[in-house]
Amino acid sequence: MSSSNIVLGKNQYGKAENRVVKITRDTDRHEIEDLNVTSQLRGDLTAAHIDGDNAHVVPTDTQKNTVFAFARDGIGSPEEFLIRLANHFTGEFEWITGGRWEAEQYAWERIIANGEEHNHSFVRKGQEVRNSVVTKDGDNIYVISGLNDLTVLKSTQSGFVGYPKDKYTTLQETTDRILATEVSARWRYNNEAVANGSIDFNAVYADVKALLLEGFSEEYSYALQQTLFQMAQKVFNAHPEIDELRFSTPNKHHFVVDLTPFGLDNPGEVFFAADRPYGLIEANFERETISDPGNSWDGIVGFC
Ligand SMILES: O=c1[nH]c(=O)c2[nH]c(=O)[nH]c2[nH]1
Repeated sequence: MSSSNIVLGKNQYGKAENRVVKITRDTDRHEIEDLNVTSQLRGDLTAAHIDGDNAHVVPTDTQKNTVFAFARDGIGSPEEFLIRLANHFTGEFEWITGGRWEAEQYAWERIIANGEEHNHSFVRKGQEVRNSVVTKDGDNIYVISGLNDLTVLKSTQSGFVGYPKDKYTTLQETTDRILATEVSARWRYNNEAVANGSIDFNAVYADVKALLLEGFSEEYSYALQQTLFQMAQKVFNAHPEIDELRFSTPNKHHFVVDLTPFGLDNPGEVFFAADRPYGLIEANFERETISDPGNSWDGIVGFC
């Protein structure tokens, strides 16, 4: 049975992937901020979908222009920039009751020329990509920050033993292996801390990244699963303003190559770095008591 009565479900719209580069050039020593910003609005948009009435449709083109115009005042941090956009659109247009604003940030560092940091020449930093999602729903505002592609490896102090074995098990236990992964992590800030404006997002970002790296490297790893918990513990201990932390981490296997056909030994020095298949280890951690996440995780894919 089909019905001709169709009602509009969840919807949002806007301009995706506005690539905005801001150069601050008050002095000869320029600063660069490089973002990929997506703006999407939510609200009373039924007439637009059902009747073709665009009276409530703030054009995606206007959303794009607003992103670039706001960059004129500086970006500061992706989170602050997105919060500004969220407050602007919901304040300017009464039927826009919320939305979702997302950014990736690409890091640059100064080129070293003749032993000195250059004033206005930069080279892209190759480590991770920073990201943030701000969701506004009425008066509630949620901030999730994170990073992708933080590739890390420890060449010892990792093992994997004690797992169940059946007739399909061929994996040998080891107490000394390479552990390598590409960390994707997202953390959600406590709603109250977001609302009272007390968070220095850039400082917390730098510290969380440093703590994740410390957590990965410091202790012996019994499994990537346990290492994720050690990384999470570091972050939660240092940052009361963070309520939740999610990980998605491929276990990038490194297999010891058999060199005996060539009359050579291989005491854990030559490895085949397999790109697939890979273990995929995902885990979410949160405090026992957390602020309401609302719908803030919607649309954040790649985590469990
Ligand atoms: O750290 C690991 N976790 C696993 O779940 C797993 N499974 C596997 O085959 N090797 C590993 N390593």
